[in-house]
Amino acid sequence: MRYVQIPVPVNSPLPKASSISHMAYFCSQVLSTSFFTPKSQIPVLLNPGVACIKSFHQYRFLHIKAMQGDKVSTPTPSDECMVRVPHVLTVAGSDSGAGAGIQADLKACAARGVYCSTVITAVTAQNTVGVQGVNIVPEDFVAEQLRSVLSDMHPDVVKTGMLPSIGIVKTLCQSLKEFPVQALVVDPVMVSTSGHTLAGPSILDIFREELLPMADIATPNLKEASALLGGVPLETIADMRYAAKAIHDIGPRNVLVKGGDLPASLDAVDVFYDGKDFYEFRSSRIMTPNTHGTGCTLASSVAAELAKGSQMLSAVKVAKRYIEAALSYSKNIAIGGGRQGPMDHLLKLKSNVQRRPFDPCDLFLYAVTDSRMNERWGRSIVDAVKAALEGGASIIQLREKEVETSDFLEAAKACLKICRVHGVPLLINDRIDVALASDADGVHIGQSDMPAHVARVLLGPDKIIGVSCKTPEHAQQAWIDGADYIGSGGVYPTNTKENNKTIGLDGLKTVCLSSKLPVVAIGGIGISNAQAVMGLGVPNLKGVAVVSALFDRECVLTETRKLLEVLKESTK
Ligand SMILES: Nc1ncnc2c1ncn2[C@@H]1O[C@H](COP(=O)(O)OP(=O)(O)OP(=O)(O)O)[C@@H](O)[C@H]1O
Ligand SMILES: Cc1ncc(CO)c(N)n1
Ligand SMILES: [Mg+2]
Repeated sequence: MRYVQIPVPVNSPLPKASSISHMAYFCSQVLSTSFFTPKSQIPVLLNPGVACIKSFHQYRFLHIKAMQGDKVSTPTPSDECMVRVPHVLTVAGSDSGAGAGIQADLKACAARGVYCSTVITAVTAQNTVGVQGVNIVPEDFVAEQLRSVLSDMHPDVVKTGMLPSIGIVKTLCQSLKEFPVQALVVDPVMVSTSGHTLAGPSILDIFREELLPMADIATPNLKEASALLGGVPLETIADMRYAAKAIHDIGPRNVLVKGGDLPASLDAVDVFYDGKDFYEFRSSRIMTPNTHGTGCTLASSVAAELAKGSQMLSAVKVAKRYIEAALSYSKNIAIGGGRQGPMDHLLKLKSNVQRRPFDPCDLFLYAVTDSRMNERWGRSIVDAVKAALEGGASIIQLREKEVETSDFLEAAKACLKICRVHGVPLLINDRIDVALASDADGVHIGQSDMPAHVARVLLGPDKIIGVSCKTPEHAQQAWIDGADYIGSGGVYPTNTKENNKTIGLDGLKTVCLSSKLPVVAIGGIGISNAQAVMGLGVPNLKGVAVVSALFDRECVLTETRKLLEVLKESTK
């Protein structure tokens, strides 16, 4: 028995085992992997039994059993079908408060889309007040962790943080000679921001003699730069330049002297030196107590960019931008009672998570706008949406076929503001770009628009995706592709959409029964027939979507209210 692995991004739902060809399409189109060649052989190659699913950073692998006796030229799992993920190994100390150290490195790498493995050199008892205790991991066990990771997982970049003993530094240098990596980022951690010693002055010689000369970049803060140079005071940007050059002379290929602690500096200025030129990286100084772990985060972000293949200068540039964004995002978070709080690395994910999750009941009274109707009645999109919301619409879709992109985007942003006030989701018809740019709650797509599984990859796991479906096959595909709901119709004839086949109540019922997804009925529905539609009584039919019945009328507010009453009546 063999296993064939198919990588599928974590954000997308699992395809059903029965749709192997879909998966092959997915691999070839979305991931640009050419595992299945020729494509036409796919159905006979594999026994469609999904054996297990492994998580592996961005991708999980569907392991599909290829049984003996299958008609094969069976493809064996080959390097060609595996997707390599950029990988940073951090060799650092654990911070129980999770603001700095190993925990900051893990979060920074995750936020930057890079896999991070961890070799722990010390366990600290630490919080927002300070460091209460340090327990150093025995040197031979650090060596064992290093061997485990380096011999098997082949990280692209190694980043170092707290290295609390001479023996640990020696072990690390030895391991790196045995298992060379693409780049070494050395953050010469010595003192915590609260003033606690994490690696004493006895470490300086081995840093200077062995570790720093191996480094592609060293990232000391002001105190560490000063210690490495025998205690010279560093108080100005000119001093930082001097330090960057002097540390470069010790051996690292590049030096970034971090100026987070530069006294009396309005901006947060870091000085970079590559042996030839100096560069100043400036960002505004964010007024926040939550700067614990900024150094670890910056060094990890540089390592993450290098692992992705960036040049050193652009890696530092991007890392600095990320630190500024993360600090700005975290400036008001309150964790712990001390003076040095942690920041929130996963800002992007967080902004998605805070969105109210999709509730199928949102589909109850689904209002879909139409620019021609608005024009006819002399209304703006925003006014139309406002009226529908006030009348009780439970979800809004902007379906604007004739509007210019920039006007559409402005309208979407304005509508989103009002929808948020009402706690109602806003979807965009067809235009994934407009949904992304306006940060709308999702999209509704038809059978000939962007394929839903591609839309899912583009929009991420949290946005709502609805798909128009006329048949059980469409509905099945929508499920596989990761849709959140189905729009099914036209239930009745309609003028809103040309050449639209009417599927009738029977067609609607067939689609509903063929899927577990919630369904909203659409097409020619209004006050006179909404009750008949909801009367179908299938549990996943959650509501009706209407265009003309609301927007091709003189008073949108009144029509919406009336329809809401009819719908409420029908569910009694
Ligand atoms: N308040 C701030 N606003 C903007 N950027 C800052 C701020 N504080 C620090 N930084 C930036 O964060 C990065 C880390 O610098 P910093 O000098 O604080 O390192 P560090 O002292 O090693 O950090 P830590 O020991 O807290 O992990 C630098 O790019 C610095 O410019
Ligand atoms: C474990 C650990 N590493 C690094 C730092 C420096 O921020 C810290 N405070 N704790
Ligand atoms: Mg600092």
